[in-house]
Amino acid sequence: MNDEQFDESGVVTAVAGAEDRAFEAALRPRTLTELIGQDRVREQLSLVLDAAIARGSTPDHVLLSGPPGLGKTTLAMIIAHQVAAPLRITSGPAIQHAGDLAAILSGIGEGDVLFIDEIHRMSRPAEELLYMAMEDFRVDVVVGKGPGATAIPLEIPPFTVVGATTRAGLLPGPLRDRFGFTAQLDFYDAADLHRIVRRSADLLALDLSDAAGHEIASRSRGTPRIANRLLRRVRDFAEVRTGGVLDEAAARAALDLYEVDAIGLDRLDRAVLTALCSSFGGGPVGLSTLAVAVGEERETVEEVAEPFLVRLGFLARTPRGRVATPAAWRHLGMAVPAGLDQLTLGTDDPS
Ligand SMILES: Nc1ncnc2c1ncn2[C@@H]1O[C@H](COP(=O)(O)OP(=O)(O)OP(=O)(O)O)[C@@H](O)[C@H]1O
Repeated sequence: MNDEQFDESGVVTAVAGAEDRAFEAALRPRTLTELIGQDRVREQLSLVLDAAIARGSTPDHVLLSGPPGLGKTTLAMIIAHQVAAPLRITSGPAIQHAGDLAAILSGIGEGDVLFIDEIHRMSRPAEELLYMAMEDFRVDVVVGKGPGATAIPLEIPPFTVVGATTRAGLLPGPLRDRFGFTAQLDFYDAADLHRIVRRSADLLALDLSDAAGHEIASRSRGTPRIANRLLRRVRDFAEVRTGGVLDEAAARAALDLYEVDAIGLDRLDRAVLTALCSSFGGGPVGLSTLAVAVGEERETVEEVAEPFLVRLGFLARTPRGRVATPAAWRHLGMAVPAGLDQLTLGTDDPS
């Protein structure tokens, strides 16, 4: 996720490194037509927006969920662009008190799109205020404490909330229910990622061979942000080592240098699998223990590494903890323990 800076009203601007920012801004699709992949989400969202535009009303609130880097921020920007409305950006961790949200809501104009990244990390009181605002376009702001407290009504013009979360399951039901349209973004397949890499290379006027584009796409963990980042590393490598030639050999050498393996696993992915197999005999092991073993936050392992490992069929979340599958052992080049092939891994349980 990007680093963020907050102004005094809690509105944030995402600020990754300066190079990152310039790069992402240049490559971000601006309309649904420019967006590659996620066909179903694109079609559904396009209907929601076109219908709202035809009626002359603000679009329904939209909830976007999925792992980092799949395009949630991009979609929020596209929504604002398509309905020609100003976009205001904030984030759950910046809204720790109901008053933080009230300050933001008091500055909302008619038709504005309010993007709340990591919406599952807002405080409970702020969540309650938000769902009232989403439903009634009006909230009561409580001023003061105890018997002297008074509620001041705040009318808010119709606006659209776009919430983004890596964990839709963490949102309380009443808040989730206020979103008229919910989209679950999925990892991109290699063909779509290849198109994204090709588009980025064209925008940057890079002479990238098709095979190099394919190599980058297949090592991008199904994630456009990673595809663009790897493209940047391959470009660096080509500029310094190959006299600017961006072919398959350059892509392979650059990606090997940056320790991205042939199927896109990065250092954290491999650390999780290695700890699971080498230190815990393949599991089951609890998420917190696994996180300590790889020296990472529990949330990072759960939200960044695990979804892709589960998607590849390398890791299973079972009621008793995380378990490495036979495919994980094989990928690490380790012998699959006897009997594991027959093991029933049980049901998905993220606890
Ligand atoms: N469908 C797509 N087509 C082309 N480029 C894309 C697409 N989706 C995302 N990108 C590119 O990937 C980068 C990351 O996208 P974005 O910031 O929207 O991800 P995100 O899901 O909001 O991530 P986070 O959860 O970390 O905020 C952007 O720079 C954008 O250019």
